[in-house]
Amino acid sequence: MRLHRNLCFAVIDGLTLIFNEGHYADKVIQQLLKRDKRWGSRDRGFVAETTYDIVRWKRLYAEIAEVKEPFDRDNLWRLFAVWATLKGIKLPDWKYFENTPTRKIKGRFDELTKVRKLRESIPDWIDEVGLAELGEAKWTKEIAMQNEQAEVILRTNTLKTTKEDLQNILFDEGIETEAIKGYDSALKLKERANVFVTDAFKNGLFEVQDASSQLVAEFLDVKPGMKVVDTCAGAGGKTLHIASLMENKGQIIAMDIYESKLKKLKIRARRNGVHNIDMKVIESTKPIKKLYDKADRVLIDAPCSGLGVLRRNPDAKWKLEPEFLDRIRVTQQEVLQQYSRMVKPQGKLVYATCSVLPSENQNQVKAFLKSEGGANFTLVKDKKILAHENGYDGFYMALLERKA
Ligand SMILES: C[S@@+](CC[C@H](N)C(=O)[O-])C[C@H]1O[C@@H](n2cnc3c(N)ncnc32)[C@H](O)[C@@H]1O
Repeated sequence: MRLHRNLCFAVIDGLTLIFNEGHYADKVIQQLLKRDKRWGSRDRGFVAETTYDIVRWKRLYAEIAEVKEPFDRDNLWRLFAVWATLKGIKLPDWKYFENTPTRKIKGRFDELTKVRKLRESIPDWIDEVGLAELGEAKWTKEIAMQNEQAEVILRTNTLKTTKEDLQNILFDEGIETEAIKGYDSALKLKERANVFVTDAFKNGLFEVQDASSQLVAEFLDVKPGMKVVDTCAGAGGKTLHIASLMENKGQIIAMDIYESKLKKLKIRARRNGVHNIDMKVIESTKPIKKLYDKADRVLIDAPCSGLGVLRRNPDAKWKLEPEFLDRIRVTQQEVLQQYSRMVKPQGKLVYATCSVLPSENQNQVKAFLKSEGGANFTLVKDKKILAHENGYDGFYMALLERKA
């Protein structure tokens, strides 16, 4: 591979914003990719993937390069040189790479990667939490998998097409996909591509959604005509899936504490041809209380650490803090206690997270079932998904049923 100066500059500029100014990596990359209209898909892929790679491996590369935060531009070029050296890419004779100690880099890599938290490039505290909660064997495999690049998975919008038709339509647009056994609506891209520019996407034939995430709406066991509340709907990845499964019949109430997220859902719902969603911003307990005992189904796709989706959000490793994890566990129990009250007798509730930590998952459900608020519920089933076991994102989902 030959390195191109303007693409490498874009990566360094992106890293400055992400590491030194606290910007989100996905937003920065979106902006970077608009920089030069002449860039082809390879160029864009290089900028996006290299930036993500260096974000993902920040701790390891910084230890190898012997640089400390806040990184100045020279430091960022040193991280870049480590990335290129370890990838076996020949460094051009630019001034930024003068005196790069190629052999030393490889030697330090061999030495440092004997230690898990350095090899997997994670903060000490995340390594400690993962180890305490999952145990040595599982955590070691899981965190390694969480550092792999995630595949691109699509969810067919069955309101508009079938999986087989979508596969053919995408093929005609130059994108090859394959079905995934056990995931009814999922298609996996054979090669990475920007699917958002396709007509199929613009016409609402699919959404990008990880395979594990696609299991959540199915777990909720919805039927056309039901009244379903999606309490933490965000931009509505799962709301749209629920609407597909309900064949646009019945009522979905999508809630979130952020109006900005629900606005995105509105745009997506229009593209998807979904007509049965009412959106409500949670500004007080009023909209919740109004729905007490009324819903056939309630989904709580709870806010969480995101420790099951680091493959997609590698910068979360550096943004997460132990105090946030403590706070979010409290919120998780609160939303379970409060939102479960919307389930009607014999109705069902799914509690889900994109975390792999039992303290955010099964332990929350256990605590709920033991509490007064949970006394009316029974656990029907739950699913603990580890990325290293199934190849897709780490997730948890529990299906609870309300007795009379
Ligand atoms: C895991 S994300 C939801 C993802 C979304 N369901 C999807 O499938 O795309 C969790 C959401 O919960 C929202 N949230 C956080 N605290 C909340 C609360 N107390 N009540 C309702 N929503 C909350 C966040 O704004 C965020 O959008």
